[in-house]
Amino acid sequence: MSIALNVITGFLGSGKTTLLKRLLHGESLGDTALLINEFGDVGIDHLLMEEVAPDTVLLPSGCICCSIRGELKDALLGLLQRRERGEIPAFKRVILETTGLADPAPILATLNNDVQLRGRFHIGLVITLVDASHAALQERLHPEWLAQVAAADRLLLSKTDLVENCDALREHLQALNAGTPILDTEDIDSGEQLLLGEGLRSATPTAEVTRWKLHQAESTPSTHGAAQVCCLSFDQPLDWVGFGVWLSMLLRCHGERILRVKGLLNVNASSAPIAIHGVQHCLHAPVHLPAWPGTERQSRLVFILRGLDPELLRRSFEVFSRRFAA
Ligand SMILES: Nc1nc2c(ncn2[C@@H]2O[C@H](COP(=O)(O)OP(=O)(O)OP(=O)(O)O)[C@@H](O)[C@H]2O)c(=O)[nH]1
Repeated sequence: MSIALNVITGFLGSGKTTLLKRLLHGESLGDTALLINEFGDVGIDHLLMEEVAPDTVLLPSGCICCSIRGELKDALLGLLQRRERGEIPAFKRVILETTGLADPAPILATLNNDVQLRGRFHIGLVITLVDASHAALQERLHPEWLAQVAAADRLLLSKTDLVENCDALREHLQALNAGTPILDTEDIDSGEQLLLGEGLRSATPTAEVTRWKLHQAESTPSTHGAAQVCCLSFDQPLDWVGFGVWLSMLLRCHGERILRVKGLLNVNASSAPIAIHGVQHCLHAPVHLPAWPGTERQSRLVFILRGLDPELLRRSFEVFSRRFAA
């Protein structure tokens, strides 16, 4: 069975290691393999029970902790090999902590595009930490900040203790990446809270799509800092193949300017919708939902753009939808 790779990202010093370290004390990250870029940073030595292979330790919680010295691909395949040889316990998910300057898109693309990884691993959740005390500055100075926020399936606010009021920041994040749950790191005490339902490829994909709140998305484009948020909708059923061609071409031509897309599609004569989402050039595998989450049957897409005119996107979709309505 394919294993979910969940990515924890967030700008330098946003508190990723602090959060993981706290969670590693508990039991809730059992069944998890944790991949960390800089092993020493985590300071888990005092938690260390057993060294099971070079760069890999088994923690009291049952979590396997592994440093990445080489490529992500090698680390993931290495975990599988060690598991097969019985050197480490079976794990049902992987959590990867990225470096603070990482744009999550290439990591997700590695998983999607590599033939050896595809089928063995799939993209789970992208969890982005936002340092409440430095968010405004980081957003202004570092393009990675916006890429990380746009890619997020969960947003976690850290350092709220250093800020008097986070309401404006929460509002800004909600406007940028609508529907994404925003939690405070200090309220996260377990792996279950961190992963909150485990995303679109979990046993409850409809719950995840309901979190997207697509029905509430505004149809007029809006600007938030360097990002434009654009919502497209279509009443008639869409032709799935035609739509796939349109979206693939769009991402191929403008992927680096499409920081995120999420959508629920009414396709052909199907009685249930297809959920899609992607980050830049990387489109995750579409998921057929068992039923519509509500009474609406409209296809809806939300894009977070940077440097791409929402009007161009709208016109392109209109041309497509006239040609490819099922
Ligand atoms: N006041 C306060 N400090 C925090 C909080 N979370 C983390 N810190 C501090 O922020 C600093 C950076 O935290 P890390 O957990 O190392 O951050 P990181 O995201 O792992 O950092 P990089 O790996 O360098 O990107 C440390 O000194 C932490 O103690 C928080 O919620 N409140």
